[in-house]
Amino acid sequence: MAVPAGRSVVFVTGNAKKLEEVIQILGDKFPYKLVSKKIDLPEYQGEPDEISIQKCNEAARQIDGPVIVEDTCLCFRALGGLPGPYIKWFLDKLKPEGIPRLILQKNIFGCILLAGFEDKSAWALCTFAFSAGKDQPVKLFRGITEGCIVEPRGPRDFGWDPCFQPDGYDKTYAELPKEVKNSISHRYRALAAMSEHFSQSNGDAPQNKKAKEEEN
Ligand SMILES: O=P(O)(O)OP(=O)(O)OP(=O)(O)OC[C@H]1O[C@@H](n2cnc3c(O)ncnc32)[C@H](O)[C@@H]1O
Ligand SMILES: [Mg+2]
Repeated sequence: MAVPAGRSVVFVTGNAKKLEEVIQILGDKFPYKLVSKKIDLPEYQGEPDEISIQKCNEAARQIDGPVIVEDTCLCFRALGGLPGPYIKWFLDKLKPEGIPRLILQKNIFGCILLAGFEDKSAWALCTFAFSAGKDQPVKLFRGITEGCIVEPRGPRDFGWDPCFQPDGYDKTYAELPKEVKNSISHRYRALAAMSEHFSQSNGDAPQNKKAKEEEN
């Protein structure tokens, strides 16, 4: 599933911070020209894969050409993976301060887990979805980073970053330097999978086969 040589791919997102990270992470590693288009696609319901497929199909329909979309989930283990894809609405209403309240209770000793919840671990899941155009199959690329939910720390400029502390670090995503977040994040991992796929399929494209043969 390759993009015709010389074609650009449209990354459809309404989120400027996502776009910023995607550009920083990809650098010049992506074999196609990435063009961004700001459209607020519908927030679908369902499992993360289904949501990404629906989102990508809608983007491909609107753009009528090769598109990439991305959907991000924040999944609490104690809540069976919720809020997951619905984190946007939780964040919108509760703000970063309210996110840990879903499983953590504050008392005079600090923070304790709410009765009935076993852990404060969580994972961030990023799914990139690619379609070569309207009515074309959708290919998914996923990235997961494990961590835990903490009281918000650090700048508030990107979503739930202040409440998520990745495993192996004593800082939240928000406190970590951008380069560090971008080298371990859910988004980084999903983009690595996508870049690898496109580098390979690009390598198999007929126009590159000859060059490869000449190299050997
Ligand atoms: O137009 P799209 O690409 O859908 O952008 P969105 O902001 O609607 O994004 P999602 O539907 O994927 O919802 C994910 C929510 O999580 C937030 N988010 C996404 N990536 C994040 C990250 O790396 N760190 C913190 N918050 C993030 C984002 O701001 C949303 O509130
Ligand atoms: Mg969205």
